[in-house]
Amino acid sequence: MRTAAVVGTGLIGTSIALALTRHGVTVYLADADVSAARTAAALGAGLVGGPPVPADIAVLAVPPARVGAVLAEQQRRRLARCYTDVASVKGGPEREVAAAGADAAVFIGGHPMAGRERSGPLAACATLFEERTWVLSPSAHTGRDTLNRALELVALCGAVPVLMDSEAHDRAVAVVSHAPHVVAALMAARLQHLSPDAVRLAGQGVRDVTRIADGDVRLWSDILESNATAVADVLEEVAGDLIGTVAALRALAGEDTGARAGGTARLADLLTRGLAGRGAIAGKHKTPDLTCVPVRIRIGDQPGELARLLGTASELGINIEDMSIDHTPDKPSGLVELMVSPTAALGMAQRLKDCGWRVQRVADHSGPRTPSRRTGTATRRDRTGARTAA
Ligand SMILES: NC(=O)c1ccc[n+]([C@@H]2O[C@H](COP(=O)([O-])OP(=O)(O)OC[C@H]3O[C@@H](n4cnc5c(N)ncnc54)[C@H](O)[C@@H]3O)[C@@H](O)[C@H]2O)c1
Ligand SMILES: O=C(O)C(=O)C[C@]1(C(=O)O)C=C[C@@H](O)C=C1
Repeated sequence: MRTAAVVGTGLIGTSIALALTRHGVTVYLADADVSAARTAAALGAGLVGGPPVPADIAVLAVPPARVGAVLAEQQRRRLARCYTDVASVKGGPEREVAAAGADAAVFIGGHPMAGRERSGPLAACATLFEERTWVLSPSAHTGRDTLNRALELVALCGAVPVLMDSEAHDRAVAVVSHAPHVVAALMAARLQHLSPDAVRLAGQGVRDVTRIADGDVRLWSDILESNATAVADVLEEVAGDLIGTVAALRALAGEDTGARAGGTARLADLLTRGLAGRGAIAGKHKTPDLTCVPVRIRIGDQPGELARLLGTASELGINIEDMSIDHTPDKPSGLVELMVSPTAALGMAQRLKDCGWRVQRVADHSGPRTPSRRTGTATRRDRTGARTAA
């Protein structure tokens, strides 16, 4: 791939453009808001304006409801030889492409399963898609050359392609992305009118559960509207569980011994199912990893402390499976959690201690293995408390 065009230079479009320019692709940038395109260009994402001849591929990184119309318009302008989008919903855009009279043979739907709760080019990051899943949804009309170009795009962004039809995609993301967003918003909404004293108690748990509720309201309204039925189906099941959980808690608060026992069993069942669900997604976005345990190290707030810790771990030959940092703004220290194999944890903790690191006590996991609940992306928390890729 030598040239690409990106229409919509917000978070996702600019992140793609940055990844492509790093691989020597010349990227042409356009946005309905010209200042967004200029900002992206200033970040090194490419050149503002259209290509002199049709680009090898155009990426439409606009809201889901805009994809069909933007595709038809850009095809009229002969922006590129083939086109893909990145919208979080695939069925609606696929239908709109047909309705807008666009050439569906040179279009393939796409959806990188990576993002952030922030919008706009300034939130972009060239490595956003590395090792993340990127769904490609060829329609019955999509040509082979278009599919191959899209596969090349995904590879240049460092992502892992998954082919899935639009309907299956929309049902899957309803569970793994869209309903979770609604649940995060519902929970975050509970915090709105809390007293300052109560809010001050908000720790990492509620921050983790509500982070995505920071997403752009217009974009998420569009996403939820475009996948309304599938999201409603998931939330109906969640609502059933919620009603059952409330009943269990009411029973536990009452006097009836039999009802209390039922409540306990129902709660335990919910928590156990939650654990099993977490286990299904654990581990580096690829294979389930149920065997890691955490080693926690408190580090100072000086610049370079994290790099120094990782340097020590590397010198000691420690294999880190995953990592996170809990860094509350304005606190003089952060808590780093390194996920390692259970058999390595104790020895590693001791060796880090010997090197002067403040390691928290580690349980002895060298016996029979117990599944860990704590895995996921390597993330760090910046000074605003937001999680970012480490
Ligand atoms: N935010 C995420 O985490 C995430 C992750 C994966 C995919 N997506 C999808 O990516 C797409 C873009 O989302 P984002 O987070 O980058 O949003 P964003 O708001 O950061 O960027 C969208 C950009 O599109 C521009 N735009 C809107 N209509 C346009 C039009 N008609 N022509 C040209 N430009 C137009 C806007 O001015 C804006 O700069 C959406 O379809 C979204 O569903 C988002
Ligand atoms: O990490 C986040 O902030 C996201 O919400 C990213 C996320 C997701 O749900 O995983 C959000 C919407 C997208 O369409 C794809 C990715």
